[in-house]
Amino acid sequence: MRAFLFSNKNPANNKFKGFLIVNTHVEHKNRFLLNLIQQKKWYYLGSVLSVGLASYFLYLVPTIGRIAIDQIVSDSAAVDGDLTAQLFALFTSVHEKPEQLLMAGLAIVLVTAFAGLFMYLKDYLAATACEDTIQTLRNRLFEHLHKLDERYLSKADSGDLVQRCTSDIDTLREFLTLQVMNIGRTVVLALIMVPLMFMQHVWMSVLSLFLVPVVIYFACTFYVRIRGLFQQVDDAEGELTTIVQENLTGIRVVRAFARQQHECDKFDHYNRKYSDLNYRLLCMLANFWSTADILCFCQNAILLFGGGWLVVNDYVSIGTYFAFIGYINMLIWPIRQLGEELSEAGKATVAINRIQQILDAPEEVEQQSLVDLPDDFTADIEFDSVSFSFDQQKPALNNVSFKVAAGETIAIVGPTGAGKSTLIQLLMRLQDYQQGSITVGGIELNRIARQQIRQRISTLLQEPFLFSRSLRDNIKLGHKLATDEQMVTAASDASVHHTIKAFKQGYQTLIGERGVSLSGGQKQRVTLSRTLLKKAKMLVLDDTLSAVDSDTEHKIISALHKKRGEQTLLIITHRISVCQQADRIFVMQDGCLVDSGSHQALLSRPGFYQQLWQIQADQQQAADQPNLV
Ligand SMILES: Nc1ncnc2c1ncn2[C@@H]1O[C@H](COP(=O)(O)OP(=O)(O)OP(=O)(O)O)[C@@H](O)[C@H]1O
Repeated sequence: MRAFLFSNKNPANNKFKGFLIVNTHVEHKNRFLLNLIQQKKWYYLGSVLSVGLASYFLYLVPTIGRIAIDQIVSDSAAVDGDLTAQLFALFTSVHEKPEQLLMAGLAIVLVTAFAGLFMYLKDYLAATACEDTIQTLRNRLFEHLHKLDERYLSKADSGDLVQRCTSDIDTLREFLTLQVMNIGRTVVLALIMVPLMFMQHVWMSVLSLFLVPVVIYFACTFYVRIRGLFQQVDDAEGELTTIVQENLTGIRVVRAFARQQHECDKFDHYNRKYSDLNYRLLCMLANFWSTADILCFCQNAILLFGGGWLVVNDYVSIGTYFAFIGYINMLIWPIRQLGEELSEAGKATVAINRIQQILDAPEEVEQQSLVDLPDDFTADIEFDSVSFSFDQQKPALNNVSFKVAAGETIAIVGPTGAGKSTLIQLLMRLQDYQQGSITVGGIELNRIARQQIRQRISTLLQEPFLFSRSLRDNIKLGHKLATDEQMVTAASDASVHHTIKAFKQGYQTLIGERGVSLSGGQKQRVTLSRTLLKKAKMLVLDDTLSAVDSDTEHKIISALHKKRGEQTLLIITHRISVCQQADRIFVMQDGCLVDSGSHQALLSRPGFYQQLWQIQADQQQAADQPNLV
């Protein structure tokens, strides 16, 4: 099992408090699966009761056979026990033997029908309880995924997560519907039949059950041995799923770098590992089945030989001999199956652990005393000596302080890795700042609920993501109740309306997973429409115009500036043309805010901004020069 959980070492201000909250949460969720099953306990109990009744009726089948052979056909044995006496009295209520045998036959049909009825009831109750349990678990997992802490998500392996949420859940479902029920049925069957067998004949019972402890021991030790292997097989499957998923997502990157063969070789390596582990597992299972079969047939042979000897020497009647052969065949095969059920249960315990690990992963924690940020809040922002580190080694932000007035447009520039996106992550409360203070509308940010601050800020993150739905659905994700006119206005402001209109189905055009049928720039503009449609008092764009040409960029920025003063606008960019239109520009380097001011002010002093301007001016000049070739 890969180390999936990360340690929760967080030197935040509320370190100890946060730790307690997270751990109480984990404890709560540890019981989640158990609670879920407990909620359906009456169904499961009903199921066990049904299987008990069914077992009792099944027990009656050989018993009736015994009465028919000993008392009706042979007249040889005395009637023993209340039950057999009552059954015998029932069959002999008619005088002729053929009629008595007919009644015994009908009784067998009747008790088998009852056994079948209770078996059906058992399956019905178990299936209802299990499907409800699994459905609730799936919903809970999905909800939990959406609430997971950003630090967990950034380290999580999505292929493995998908496997845990799909095939591990299926394994758990099979466990609850099949294995738990079959194991329960075998145990109940044994608990009912074994005492009744001993009550009938001690030595025949001993002979019948002679090898049963060996079969049970063998099945249980096998289960323990195979559990680790099941886990390895599951992990290998997870690795394989991850490779397939990554390759599908990044197939163009692989092609662009002509790395197909490398990826195929890598896949082959993991595929081989998975197959080898599966092969080992199948060999172990084959060993188990053949040995278990031999043990079961030996048990039958012991009863045939020993019981036959007792019959020949008149210690036991033929009817009892017949009945015990029936009992042991009813009992030994489910016990032999116990091995399979237990090994499948082994798989399920691995799956339960893997699901539990997700459920135990920390969710985003809120402070106890939250303050409401009203709809009409003043959209100003203040960072005061804010520091933040992802890994407690190198700070991603170091002592950053600035003020942004409501309605101001700020461009943020800086080399890659300077901490620009981290700034936005803190503002969106995707990460919690560890030192200093951030206020929005005069309220300390960590006292505003995450959900609320994310509703108040309209953000477009660096990676444009589109769902495999229509363009309309993708854009309206920003504001579900928006009218079509509002949607078109947002798309026009993002300079993508004409592109969409050119599609045959316009806004109804379906886009493939991650919008593969759109170009990078088109995707950026569709996601920008979605962000603009949200109409929040703060708009944050994280390097979102990098894939659009400068003409389109100019149109988009002009559209944004039409609302100048209405919205606080933060734009992370690498383009001087965007900075020129901002009220102020922040220059970030190595996690610090190293300079700020207007375009003219920053140009007048040496530094990163001046260099950036110089490089882009040279590039522009080179592009404007006529081609001399
Ligand atoms: N999830 C993360 N876990 C650990 N370190 C991270 C994480 N995200 C970013 N970092 C690190 O934090 C630092 C700042 O990253 P950030 O993404 O804020 O830079 P940036 O200025 O936005 O860069 P770019 O212009 O390339 O997007 C970098 O050193 C980066 O490696």
